[in-house]
Amino acid sequence: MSEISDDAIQKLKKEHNVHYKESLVEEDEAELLIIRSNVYVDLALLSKLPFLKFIIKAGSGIDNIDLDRMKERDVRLFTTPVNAHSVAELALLMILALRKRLGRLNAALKEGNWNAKYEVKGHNLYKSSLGIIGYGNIGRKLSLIANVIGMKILIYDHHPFDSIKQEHASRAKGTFVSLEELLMNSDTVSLHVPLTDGTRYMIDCPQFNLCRPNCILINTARADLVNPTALQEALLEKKIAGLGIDVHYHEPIHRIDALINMDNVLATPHVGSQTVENIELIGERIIDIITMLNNKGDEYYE
Ligand SMILES: NC(=O)C1=CN([C@@H]2O[C@H](COP(=O)(O)OP(=O)(O)OC[C@H]3O[C@@H](n4cnc5c(N)ncnc54)[C@H](O)[C@@H]3O)[C@@H](O)[C@H]2O)C=CC1
Ligand SMILES: O=C(O)C(=O)COP(=O)(O)O
Repeated sequence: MSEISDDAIQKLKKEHNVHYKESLVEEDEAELLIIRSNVYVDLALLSKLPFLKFIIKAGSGIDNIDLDRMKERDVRLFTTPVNAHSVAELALLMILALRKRLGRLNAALKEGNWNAKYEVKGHNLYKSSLGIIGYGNIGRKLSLIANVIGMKILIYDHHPFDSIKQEHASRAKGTFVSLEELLMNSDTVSLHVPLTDGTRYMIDCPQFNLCRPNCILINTARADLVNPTALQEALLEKKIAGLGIDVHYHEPIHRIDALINMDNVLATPHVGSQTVENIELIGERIIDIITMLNNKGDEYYE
C-alpha cells in the first residue's frame, strides 16, 4: 500500500482485518496490492508477490501497470475513478492562470510594479475556444464548466458515439471534430486521454505545427502524450503561447527542470487528484471494493 487516507487505513485494519504494510521490500504473501501512480507493476514486482490476486489502483490512470503480465498471473484490477471534479478544476485553474497571466501580474505587484496593469494583458475565456482531447470522466466535466464560462467547446475522442458522451456534448454545446480540426481551431487545448501505445506522443511536431500561436496547452493527463522535444521547441519557437502541466516526464522532480523553468510554463507536482476530499473519497472506494471482495468470497478465488 502507499499513500492512501489514514482513515481508510485505520478502518481496513480494524474492520476488515487487513494486515497493512507501508512498502514492499522483498517477497511477500500479500493477496491484495493498493497502489497509486508512482508504483510500477511489472514482472519484477509481480514476482515478489506470488499470492497476489487483486490490485486496487487508487486513482484512474493504469499506465503504470503491465496489464499483460497481470493477466498472465490472473490478477484482477480495480480502479477508483472519483477524481473528475478535482482534475477538471485544476485544468480550469491552469487555463485561467495562464490566460489572465496571473503569475506575471502577481510577481510584478509584489515587486511594486503597478505598470504591469498596462504591460501584461490577459485574455477573456468568454467566447474563446477550448479543445478537449479525450471525452471521458474528466474531459466531460471540464466541458460543462467551460460552457458555463461561455467558452466554445471542440471535442476529439476516438469513440464519440456513446450516449453519455453525446448527451454531455449536447449539454456543453460541444462539437465533435477531428484532432486536426481541434488543434487548428482551439485557443486552449486540454489533454484528457489515458497514456496507451495509441496515445503516446499523440502531440508531436506535426500537431504543434497546426496549433494557433496564441494556443495554450494543458496537460493534467500524462506527460508522454506529448513528445518532450517537440514541446520544448513549440514553446521556444512560440508555436504555442503557454503550457500548464501537472504530470511530468520523470516523477518526482527534485531539481530545477528546464521545461518547468520556462516563462510561459505553469507547473504543479501531480496534484490533480491530491485534494483533501478526493483522498477521502478514494479511501471510501477502496473500502467498498474490499468489502465487496470479502462478501463475494470464493467466487473470486476459483
Ligand atoms: N493529474 C492527475 O492527478 C490525474 C490524471 N489522470 C489522467 O487523466 C486520464 C483521463 O482520465 P479519465 O477522464 O478519468 O479517463 P476516461 O477513461 O474516463 O476517459 C478517457 C477518454 O479518452 C478517450 N480515448 C482513449 N484513447 C484515445 C485515443 N487514442 N484517441 C482519442 N480518444 C481516446 C476514451 O474514449 C475516453 O473517452 C487518466 O488516464 C490519467 O492518465 C487521472 C486522474 C488524476
Ligand atoms: O489517478 C491517476 O491517474 C493519477 O494521475 C493520480 O496520480 P497519483 O495517485 O496522485 O500519483
